[in-house]
Amino acid sequence: MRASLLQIDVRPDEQVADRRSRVAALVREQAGADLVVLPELWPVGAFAYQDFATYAEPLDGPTARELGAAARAARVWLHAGSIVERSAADGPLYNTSLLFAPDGQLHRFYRKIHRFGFDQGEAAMMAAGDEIVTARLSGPQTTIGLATCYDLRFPEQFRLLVDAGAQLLVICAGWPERRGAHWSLLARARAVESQAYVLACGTAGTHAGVQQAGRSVVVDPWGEVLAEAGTGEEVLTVDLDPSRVEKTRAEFPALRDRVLGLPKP
Ligand SMILES: NC(=O)CCC(=O)C(=O)O
Repeated sequence: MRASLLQIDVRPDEQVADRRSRVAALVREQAGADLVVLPELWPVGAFAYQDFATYAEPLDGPTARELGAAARAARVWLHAGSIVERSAADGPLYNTSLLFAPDGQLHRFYRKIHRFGFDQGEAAMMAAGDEIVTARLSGPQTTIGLATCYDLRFPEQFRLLVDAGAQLLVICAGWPERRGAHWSLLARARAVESQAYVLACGTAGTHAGVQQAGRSVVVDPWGEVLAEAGTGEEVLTVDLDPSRVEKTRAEFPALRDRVLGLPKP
């Protein structure tokens, strides 16, 4: 299975519509991959709070239309990162990630559960999602579990994803450079404890005065880093073997030894 993580530079001097077209073209260039992943809130910028309301869009808005078409053109599963979703005319905003099937149809969406900002920024402006989301990918025959940025700090969410069958944990993010060491460490921790692949895709550049860490990373179920991006815009392509997840879980059955917090039989 081939995955490509597109670490997008969210440049403040680029119009949202221009970035959308540029990113859609980049997705179309990934034909041959099975799964393409984009970062969190790349159309507007994860820290550009002042622009959230202006660029909020529904699930069938401009980002979904343009990126769905790109997924169809490239015939890839596309985790299109997240958008600022406005669910209804006067409804709340959500930080919502979109998963498109290779036919370009929206297959699943995930509303970020843990909002960042400690009662400010995203945490004040957006409503929280409350559903764990997984999706079975035809073709690679594997199940992905979705999470967004700050979610990475909450291992209980990843336990629930594992219990729901996730073998690849796909995390879109806009993670600041200031806490870059946490990003790398937590991505590996989530892979080791979940005995799953982690595909964590962040943004590059600086927007709203917040320098982004970049360093998108793919970690295998044993915790080895298979590929890691630098800090600039980059396409990180990696070949994975999804069958390694069940092999790792069978050979070192730590998940089987769980005692606390197990799902009810
Ligand atoms: N956009 C985010 O969720 C940022 C998270 C973050 O900066 C952190 O967890 O640290």
